[in-house]
Amino acid sequence: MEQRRAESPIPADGAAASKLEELELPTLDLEEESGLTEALAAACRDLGVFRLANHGIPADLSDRLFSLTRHLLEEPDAEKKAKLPGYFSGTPALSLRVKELNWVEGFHVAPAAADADPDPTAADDDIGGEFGSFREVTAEYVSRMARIARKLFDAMDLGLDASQRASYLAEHDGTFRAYRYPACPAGGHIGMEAHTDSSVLSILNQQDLQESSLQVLLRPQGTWRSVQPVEGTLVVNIGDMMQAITGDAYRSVEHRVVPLPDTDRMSLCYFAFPQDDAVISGCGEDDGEKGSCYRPFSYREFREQVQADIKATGAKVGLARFRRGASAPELASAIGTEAGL
Ligand SMILES: O=C(O)CCC(=O)C(=O)O
Ligand SMILES: [Fe+2]
Repeated sequence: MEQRRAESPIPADGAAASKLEELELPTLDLEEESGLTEALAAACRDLGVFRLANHGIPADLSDRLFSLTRHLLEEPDAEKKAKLPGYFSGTPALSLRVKELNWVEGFHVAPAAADADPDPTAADDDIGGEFGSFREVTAEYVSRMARIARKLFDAMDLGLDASQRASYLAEHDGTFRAYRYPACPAGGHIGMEAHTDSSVLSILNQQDLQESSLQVLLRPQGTWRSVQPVEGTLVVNIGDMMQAITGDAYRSVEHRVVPLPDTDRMSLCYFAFPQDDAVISGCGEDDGEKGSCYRPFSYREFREQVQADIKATGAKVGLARFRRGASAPELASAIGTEAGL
């Protein structure tokens, strides 16, 4: 990624990621059949983010994907843009206009693209070959991530019926992104603006570094904490769709990425989504006569609303748009939440 003028000042409270207090996260064991449901309920209700151990992703699969991503991103910008489908730089998603230019580049692998046949128009040279390997390894990684997301979702035991369990988390609709946040010695950039994910669950594999780049906003204190990578574990966070499904019992987590001064940092992110036409009607405690705190909406409707809001205002409004009886001032104050997937 070519260096650019500082266009995106880091918020004052995040100026030095390393100086932020570290967030202590619970570590859940995916193999721990008894007690997983309770542990998930506690972690999701409390922070909405946790570490996952014994997740079954072989270390060499992650290493391979990190290394292929790194090699591909070392290519000159013009080559990456011309030859590598899904490559983006400067924002988390090509399709979304965000308020600030994020200090990040990477690959976006849309649902189904991960296991699609290779693109016949793809470059048939060294880069094309390496990209083919990246796609193959990504397909393997994504299918394992989909299984983890399914296992977690089912273990959550949210009181859903079989059809809701199937449509609220669609194994074939997961999205994958591999990111590189270049070192930013002079400061002045944010790697990814503060946002909540639109997903049901997001599963993050952080490069194992001494310093932390990922930050989570603590509720209700409103203070940022850093999330240190821990070797062999993944970080799972709740997204907006889980918040809607549970009627606010589990809330999506606001987070951001601040680039490191001396070293670049990579991450592999998997986002589990509902089926596009799945109507989220919630299972919140106030379900029943009054209904959930959100009006029923399909994931497609949510996704299109997010994109329309970002296009119109540069910001994601998100769930506030779907909350029953949200007043105009509540909606106005929600406009200001930053863009995210
Ligand atoms: O790279 C990371 O650590 C987080 C990325 C992220 O929050 C996202 O893609 O939504
Ligand atoms: Fe995110």
